[in-house]
Amino acid sequence: MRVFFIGFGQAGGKIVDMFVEQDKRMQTQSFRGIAVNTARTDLMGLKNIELKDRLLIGQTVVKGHGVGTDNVTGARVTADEIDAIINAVDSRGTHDIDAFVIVAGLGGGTGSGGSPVLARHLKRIYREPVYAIGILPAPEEGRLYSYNAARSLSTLVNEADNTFIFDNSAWKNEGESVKDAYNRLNDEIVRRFGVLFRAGEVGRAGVGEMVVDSSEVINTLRGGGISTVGYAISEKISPRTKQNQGLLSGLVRKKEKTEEVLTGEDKSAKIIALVRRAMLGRLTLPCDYSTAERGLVLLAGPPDEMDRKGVEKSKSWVEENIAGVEVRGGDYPVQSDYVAAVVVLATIGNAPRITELLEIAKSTKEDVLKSKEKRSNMFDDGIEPLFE
Ligand SMILES: Nc1nc2c(ncn2[C@@H]2O[C@H](COP(=O)(O)OP(=O)(O)OP(=O)(O)O)[C@@H](O)[C@H]2O)c(=O)[nH]1
Repeated sequence: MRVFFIGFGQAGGKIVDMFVEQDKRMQTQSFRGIAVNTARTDLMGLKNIELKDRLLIGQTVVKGHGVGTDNVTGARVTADEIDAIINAVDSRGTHDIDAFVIVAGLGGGTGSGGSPVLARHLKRIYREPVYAIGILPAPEEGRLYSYNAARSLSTLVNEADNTFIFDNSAWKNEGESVKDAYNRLNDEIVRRFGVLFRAGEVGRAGVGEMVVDSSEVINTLRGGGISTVGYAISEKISPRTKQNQGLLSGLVRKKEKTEEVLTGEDKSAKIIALVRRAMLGRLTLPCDYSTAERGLVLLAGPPDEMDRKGVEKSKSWVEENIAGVEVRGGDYPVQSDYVAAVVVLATIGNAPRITELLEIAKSTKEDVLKSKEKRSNMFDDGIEPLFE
């Protein structure tokens, strides 16, 4: 599908910059992206989004220095300058896109406050669906970040057509700080969502067995709420297998003839195993997958590795394991030396991390109110101030 990415804040900008880089590298022209931020230096650090597509907002309020983890200010400056943001989107071109995707870290100020505001306006103006990829802060970042994320997320789910969550804390390694892990985590995000959002685009040539269309993705996400994504890749496809698939000269093929040839059954079993690994492995938001209302199974890889029966059986397996009965899917061919499987579990009903985040937010709010009540002021009584 053709996706218009908007990177909001520092995390969002960096990740969209990577989507744009991936698109350039793969020469697919599926993705375009702009970056919006209140901090000038964050925008200057981007490498692939064109300079004219980097928009600095809130200059009169924060002078290009960022909103400093204050998401109420982030929301306010976004609302104040929404026309400039929409102009930047329009001038990048929207006539051929299938969806908008807003990417932001939800624990900070700019992306956290701005994303729900932007989602509301995009939905009001355009017919295309508006999705979000929201990144949850790790608890070690502090309660303010969790509080911001909870407030942003509970607003965002009502504004966006569907919100994908990536939980930083579930993805960082033991003993590693979140900051040190950012590059690796961003790479994980771009790989997964790259396969998902490119669905139906590369395969238009019709080479794959069951070429998926962008409508499969859109229909899966129609229920709204929160979604999570699983991903797995096969082992590298060996040159020997390629030779058997006729990709090398007849001479070599003859020599290798007696060696392993994958039967339909083998291919099918490999696909099913890959899809199981994707769904049962680490999800972008770890959760109880059995509560998902809808599912999408996508396979991307060399056409010869695809197998209709394998995809069908995988879909049935996902269907048996989730709450709903709607599971879509298919494959699309890409030039690659491995097969990638993506499983989208859409509109999930239970994720412990979200519950935990909301609890932290509630107790933070209560503590803030209590500390306001308790706060004593040496100058409360008696002397009149010079002026009010
Ligand atoms: N995965 C990932 N998460 C990030 C990255 N940078 C920041 N984050 C997360 O996103 C949250 C918000 O950080 P930023 O994106 O820097 O914040 P911002 O939207 O620019 O807002 P302000 O800096 O407050 O104006 C952080 O608390 C982290 O949890 C990144 O490169 N990758």
